Amino acid sequence: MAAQTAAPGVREQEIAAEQAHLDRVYRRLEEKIREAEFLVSDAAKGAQVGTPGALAERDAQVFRAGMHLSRLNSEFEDFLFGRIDLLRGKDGKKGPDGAYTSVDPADDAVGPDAGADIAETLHIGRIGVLDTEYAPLVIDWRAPAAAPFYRSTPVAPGRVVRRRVIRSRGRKVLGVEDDLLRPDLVTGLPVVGDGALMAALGQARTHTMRDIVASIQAEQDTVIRAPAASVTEVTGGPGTGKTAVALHRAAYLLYQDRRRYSGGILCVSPTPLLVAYTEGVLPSLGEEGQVAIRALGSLVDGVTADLYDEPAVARVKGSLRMLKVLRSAARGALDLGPDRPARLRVVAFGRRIELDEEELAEVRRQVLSGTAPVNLLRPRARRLLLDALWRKTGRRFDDAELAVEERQGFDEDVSTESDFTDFLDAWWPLLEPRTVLAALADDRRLGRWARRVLTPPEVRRVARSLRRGGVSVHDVALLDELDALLGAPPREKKRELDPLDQLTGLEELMPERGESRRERADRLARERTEYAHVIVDEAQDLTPMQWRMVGRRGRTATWTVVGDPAQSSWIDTDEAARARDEALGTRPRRRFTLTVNYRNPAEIAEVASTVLSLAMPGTVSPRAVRSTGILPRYEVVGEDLGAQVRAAAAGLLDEVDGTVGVVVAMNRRAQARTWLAGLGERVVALGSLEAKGLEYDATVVVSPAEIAEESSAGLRVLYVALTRATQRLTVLAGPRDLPDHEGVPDLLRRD
Ligand SMILES: Nc1ncnc2c1ncn2[C@@H]1O[C@H](COP(=O)(O)OP(=O)(O)OP(=O)(O)O)[C@@H](O)[C@H]1O
Repeated sequence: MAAQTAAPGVREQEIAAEQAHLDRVYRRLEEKIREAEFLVSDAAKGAQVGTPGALAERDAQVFRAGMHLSRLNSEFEDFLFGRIDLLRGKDGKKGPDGAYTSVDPADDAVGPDAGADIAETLHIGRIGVLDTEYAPLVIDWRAPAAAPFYRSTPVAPGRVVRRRVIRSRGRKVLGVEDDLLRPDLVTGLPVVGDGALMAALGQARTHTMRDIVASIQAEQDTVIRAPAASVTEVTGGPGTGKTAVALHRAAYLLYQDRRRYSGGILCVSPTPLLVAYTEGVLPSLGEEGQVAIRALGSLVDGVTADLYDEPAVARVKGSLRMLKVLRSAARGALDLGPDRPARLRVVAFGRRIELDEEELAEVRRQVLSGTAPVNLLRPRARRLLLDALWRKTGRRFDDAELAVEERQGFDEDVSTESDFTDFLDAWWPLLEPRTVLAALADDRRLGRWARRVLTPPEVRRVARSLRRGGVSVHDVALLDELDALLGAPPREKKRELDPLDQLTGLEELMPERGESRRERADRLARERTEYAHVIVDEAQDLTPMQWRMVGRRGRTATWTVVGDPAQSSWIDTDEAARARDEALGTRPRRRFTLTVNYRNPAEIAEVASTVLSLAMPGTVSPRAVRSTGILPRYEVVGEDLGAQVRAAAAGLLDEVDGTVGVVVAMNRRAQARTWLAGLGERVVALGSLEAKGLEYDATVVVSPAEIAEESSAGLRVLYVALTRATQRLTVLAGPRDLPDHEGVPDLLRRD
């Protein structure tokens, strides 16, 4: 892109000009904070008086002011980060943000001698700010007027002559970086270059992800602003910004239609580590509260999965075959109780009436002939039992009215008898998902429920995994399926939630509730079972059973699904694709591909692409956007693997300012933690499956062959492991790696 070196002193002048603008913005923000505080306290004074209409209006006003205050008070880093200088547009219409709406320049915007005037200058920031005359001081990055900041290119500049990225900290402007999109014009605009994107990419990483709002690239912007309707599917290799784009899209959707998305946005992540890593991005964009970021293992209320199943078990638990097993289990579990009654005896019309085992079995068959959830069939069970008992009385009435009356009396008498109610509780107990799942831990029982579905070795493995205590990530999808199969037992009805109550901003006004912003967001997320929009990150990893679980949370939602098939750790990708189709339904889909790798330097991307060609032959690697000149380092492991890993990690900690990730095969996780003990917080040990989505300044990948051999998706998991570093990579080769004389493992050699 065209950039020119500015004359001496110009850079300082330009920074000073931006500083003056930023000062103006902060003065205006302070005024607005004072206005909003006044509004809130004024409204609070009149809290108890007024007609219902006036009260509703006041609530809305307080809500708006509260939301505003919350945003204004947010500590934004780089509050103002962009500027575009534009030609006059085709028409003179202005949008609600005070900016001209025309995308194309007016026919006469450029004179015959290529001279042109700048008709409009827009500053882009995290939220929009108008001056007292309603002219835009800052345009919200999500507003239509901000789109050209991200979209314009020298080939299709539209009205943009110069795009500027402004770097600031707190209230101080530190630097500017310009792209001249119309170098052919004579406008007198100076151009200053600091390399803002490259500076951002080279920055040391911490354990939390940063937003990319100042440097969103055109192909990413198209996805972020794609219309919300239906399903947006995004694929792209490692480091192409899929996670970043998905989160910015959540913020964009809220900006576009806050009312609609007050129904909640759910963002599903594969691991708690990735949740922790990405959690800060939305607050930094001024959004939180309506977006629940949850790990697949935490989607079911009250359950947190902290175990991973071995691949053979995961493969069974994730497959749709489990659905059949769970259907049998949900019904079979009615007989789990220790005192399952063999007969029902009641007294009616002065004599004893009884249903024996066979008759009861027949009633049970009839009840279960419906497809309704088992717990919800209990009233039907009660009714059919009464029918069967009534038949046993042998009573017949010619008079229909009398018959009805007699029968009603009978039902009332019998169904309130403790013999009957105790029987019903034992014979049709209310079942909890956890009880039923625990019942699968018994080999014989599971064998019965899984007949002709699982093989005997599969039954043994699954049952064993359920006996070890604790819940695995894959168990969570089973629990959710059981919840749907069993149906929630009737609960006390929750207080109807006021929709205004669910919107961010009000909490600042209601401190007496004693609930922090985070606690409130968590509570709302728990109370919600369905969402208005569902974002699935690392979608390639969802098992069919997990797709069903996620699908239930977005039955009427619109979706954003991001992933990379080449990074899939799931084996039966066809079955998963079918389950995904079912979850997403027949809604039309818009597909996008991201092509540029912003994470890995070319030297590391090159090694990863060798593995990619083995893992998914024919797949194109994303193009690495930068190069560091530092090649990956290879070492052959000697006697003491632990000491060598520790030394490699310690060496990297000296070389980088930020984080170091040590990736090992899953069965070495615990071991690896002990190797790294005492090296400090900048370094973490990760099982291969936990590395998903994360990034570090430097990584140590321990024995590629061990990782690749973990499962039949192992090569793809290795590809993930090799693409985590932003600066340096060290690979340790064990005996299984068959290293060459330079220590390069067999799998990483480009022959
Ligand atoms: N436009 C951008 N400007 C600055 N940084 C960017 C940009 N796009 C992506 N990045 C950075 O690149 C890194 C990779 O982004 P992200 O994690 O979203 O990629 P991904 O496609 O989800 O990767 P993976 O498939 O490996 O999980 C992050 O550090 C992100 O901040």
